[in-house]
Amino acid sequence: MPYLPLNIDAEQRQILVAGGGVVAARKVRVLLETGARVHVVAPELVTDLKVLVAAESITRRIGSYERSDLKGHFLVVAATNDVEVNRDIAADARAEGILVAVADDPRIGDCLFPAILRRGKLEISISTAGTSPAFAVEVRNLIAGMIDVGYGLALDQLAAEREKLLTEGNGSTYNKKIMRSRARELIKQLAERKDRVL
Ligand SMILES: C[C@@]1(CC(=O)O)c2cc3[nH]c(cc4nc(cc5[nH]c(cc(n2)[C@H]1CCC(=O)O)[C@@](C)(CC(=O)O)[C@@H]5CCC(=O)O)C(CC(=O)O)=C4CCC(=O)O)c(CCC(=O)O)c3CC(=O)O
Ligand SMILES: NC(=O)C1=CN([C@@H]2O[C@H](COP(=O)(O)OP(=O)(O)OC[C@H]3O[C@@H](n4cnc5c(N)ncnc54)[C@H](O)[C@@H]3O)[C@@H](O)[C@H]2O)C=CC1
Repeated sequence: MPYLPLNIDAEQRQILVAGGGVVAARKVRVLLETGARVHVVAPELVTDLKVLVAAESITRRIGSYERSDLKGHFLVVAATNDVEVNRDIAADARAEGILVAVADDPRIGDCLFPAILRRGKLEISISTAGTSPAFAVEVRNLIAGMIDVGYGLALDQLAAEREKLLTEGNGSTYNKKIMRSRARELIKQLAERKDRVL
């Protein structure tokens, strides 16, 4: 079955990352960008994670994952290099009703990390349902060559226009017509520019 793409507001959410290797570090970086509160449990951390601990950007417990680590967390990322530990984390999280993403086996988790492209508030995420992350990265890079920072700026402009429009009480059919037409107009202008800033 296809995945359900949802954009989660992770700000101030408590998120557990089990594992302290390069994959865990990549997930932590993505999580911190969203304002999530990240706690890492691992016997060993790569330098990037040690730096984040020293800067108090994340908290950590030195040691192997234990079920009690899950307590109070909204999401857990199983990113150890031990297949069985990752499987146990997925099973424990399921039992506790906590969302889980599993770095080495997406199907036993609830969700996965897509390749992301951000241009201001515009967020584009690409997933291959775990079948080829490299393909997701390359598709993201292709889109990155088409959608430059101008799209983020145009979006800010459109958002301001929308906010004003919504206070005018014209009704949703009218608003939809105006907004869709303005969005098309701005996108046409963006596509016709010669000076893109990637
Ligand atoms: C299921 C998922 C789990 C999850 O992490 O949620 C997962 C799993 C696995 N990745 C593996 C390998 C690679 N992962 C990348 C890169 C990224 N992987 C990411 C996501 C995901 N990876 C989720 C699915 C996303 C989807 O739907 O496609 C990205 C997009 C986002 C992120 O990590 O935040 C990030 C790009 C970050 C960016 O550039 O923005 C590269 C490419 C590279 O490094 O250049 C390679 C090598 C090439 C290759 O294998 O394709 C392996 C095999 C390990 C092995 O060989 O042992 C597994 C395990 C398995 O498949 O079993
Ligand atoms: N999702 C993705 O994008 C990718 C996923 N992978 C998978 O991710 C996993 C991790 O990869 P790397 O970070 O490269 O591994 P790594 O070997 O660099 O790091 C593994 C980390 O797990 C920790 N660990 C081991 N046992 C643990 C336990 N019981 N509890 C808590 N922490 C424990 C280690 O101390 C270490 O910090 C691998 O299983 C790999 O197959 C690999 C590449 C990409």
